[in-house]
Amino acid sequence: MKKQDMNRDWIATARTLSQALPYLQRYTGATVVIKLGGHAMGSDEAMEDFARDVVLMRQVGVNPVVVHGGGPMINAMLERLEIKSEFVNGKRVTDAATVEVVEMVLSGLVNKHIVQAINRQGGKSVGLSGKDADLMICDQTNPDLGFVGTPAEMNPEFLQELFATDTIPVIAPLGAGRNGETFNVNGDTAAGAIAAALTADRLLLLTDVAGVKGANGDVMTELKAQQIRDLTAEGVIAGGMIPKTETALSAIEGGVRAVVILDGRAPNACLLELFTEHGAGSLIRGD
Ligand SMILES: Nc1ncnc2c1ncn2[C@@H]1O[C@H](COP(=O)(O)OP(=O)(O)O)[C@@H](O)[C@H]1O
Ligand SMILES: CC(=O)N[C@@H](CCC(=O)OP(=O)(O)O)C(=O)O
Repeated sequence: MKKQDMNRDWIATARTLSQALPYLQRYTGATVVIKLGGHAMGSDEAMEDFARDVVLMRQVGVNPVVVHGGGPMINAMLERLEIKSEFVNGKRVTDAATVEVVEMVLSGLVNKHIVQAINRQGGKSVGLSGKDADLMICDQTNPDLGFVGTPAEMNPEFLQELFATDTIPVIAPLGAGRNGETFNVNGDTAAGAIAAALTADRLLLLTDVAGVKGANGDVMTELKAQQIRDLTAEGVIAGGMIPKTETALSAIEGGVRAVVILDGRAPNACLLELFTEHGAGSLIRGD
């Protein structure tokens, strides 16, 4: 590269930082819950980029909380162990053998992978599940689904204590049962419950599509609650998008300021959403 072009690059970098100032100021002290779906976890490089974004958020005074999924990783392990698995309305039917595998994969492999990626970027991250410090006590969702839980009691104070020491919590979506059971919780549901308990400023649901698509197939940049209800009734919002939009609505009702559904595979997806005018994905706010 010519010296003149190199100078131009550095000038562009400095300008980008300068333009980000109002956004950085807006989010100082804000709590941002980020749900990283199993389908949004790509290559090691993509994980490194995600981790760098999270560390940057912490560096500029945001309190980031990562809640992750890992459905495809659970499927792979269940297949290796020759355990059959099925989903009903987006939730895995979870028997005693399955919940053991879910906990091993989510709290072990997936959780530690994310924690290590964040720490390698200079963050201070700890891995938890809903069982740690009774972060998420659950009731059984429906006996037909087995050990699937619905969050009932949360411990946001524990997360606030971690924020005070600049610690980045990474949470696996498992819940503690009141009688010592382990509950498998849908990752979106867990992220929504944690965001509501913290009355978070933003809940970012990172997935493998650019946002919520309307009837014409285009991504809708902003969605109202009623539009979500209509699109779901029309079957335009379907499959894995249903738990996300349902989570968005209940999180807003629970006091979260805004929810964004966006493509976690896009480079710097979280930074683009929080710190630029451009924004990303579909924004859902109260009516
Ligand atoms: N209206 C819609 N807009 C966008 N995606 C939709 C819509 N309806 C259904 N989907 C599906 O929802 C999927 C996202 O859910 P899911 O695969 O469960 O994500 P994750 O693993 O990230 O939690 C998309 O890949 C898409 O196939
Ligand atoms: C009850 C239930 O379905 N739990 C999910 C938990 C993982 C998850 O939600 O993973 P994604 O975010 O990658 O889909 C499961 O067993 O697959």
